[in-house]
Amino acid sequence: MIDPRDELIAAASYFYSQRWMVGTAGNLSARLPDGSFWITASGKSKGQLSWDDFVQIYPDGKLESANTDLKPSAETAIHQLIYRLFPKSQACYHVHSIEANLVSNFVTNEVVLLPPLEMLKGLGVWEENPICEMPIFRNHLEVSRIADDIQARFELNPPKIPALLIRNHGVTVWANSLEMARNYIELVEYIFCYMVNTRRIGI
Ligand SMILES: CSC[C@@H](O)[C@@H](O)C(=O)COP(=O)(O)O
Ligand SMILES: [Zn+2]
Repeated sequence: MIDPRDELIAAASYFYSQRWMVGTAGNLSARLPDGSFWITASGKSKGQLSWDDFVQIYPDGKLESANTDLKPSAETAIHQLIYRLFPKSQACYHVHSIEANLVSNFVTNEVVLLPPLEMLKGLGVWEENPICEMPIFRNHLEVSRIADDIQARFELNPPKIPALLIRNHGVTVWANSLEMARNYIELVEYIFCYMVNTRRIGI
C-alpha cells in the first residue's frame, strides 16, 4: 500500500499555495486499512511538511509518532468523530480561508444556503436547482466541544454534503479517497468565493 503521507504533503502544499493553510492553519488526515489514521502534527507549517510531521492514531486512541515531542493536531477529535460517523471516509481535510470565514458570518443561524451552482454535483448533489445547506458550528476554544456539537447534530440530522463550516474558523470535508477530499476542498472554496463575490457586486 502507498503511504498516504506523500499525498497529504502534496495536498497541504497546494492548499498553502492557495492561502487556505497559511502558517500552521489547518490539518489533514488519511485512514489506513487497519482503521488507524495519519494526521498532521500540531503546529507544523503546512507549506513544508515532511513524513516526520505526522502522528498515527489508532482506533483505541493510542498514538505513534517519529518523535515523542510531536503532538497530534489540536483538532484530532473532529477527525476521529468524522471517521466514526462516516465509516467509509478515507480522508478528512480542514483548511482556513478568508472566504470561508466571511461566508460563516453571512448568517447567524446554524446553516448557510449555498447557491444552486453546477459545482454542487461535485459534492454529490445531483438535483436541478438544489436547495443545499452547509452546516455551521460555533467555534469553541475547547475543540472537544466543537466535536460534541457536530456529533449531536449529525446523529439526528446527517448533512447532505460531506462538509461543515466552523464559524470564524474554517471548513472541514471528508471523502472516500484522498483525491476526492482534495476536490471537495477546492469545490467548497470555489462556492465560498462565488458567494463572497456575489455580495461584493450586489447580486
Ligand atoms: C493558525 S492557528 C490554527 C489552529 O488553532 C487550528 O485551528 C488549526 O487548524 C491548526 O491546528 P493544528 O493543531 O496545527 O492542527
Ligand atoms: Zn482549524
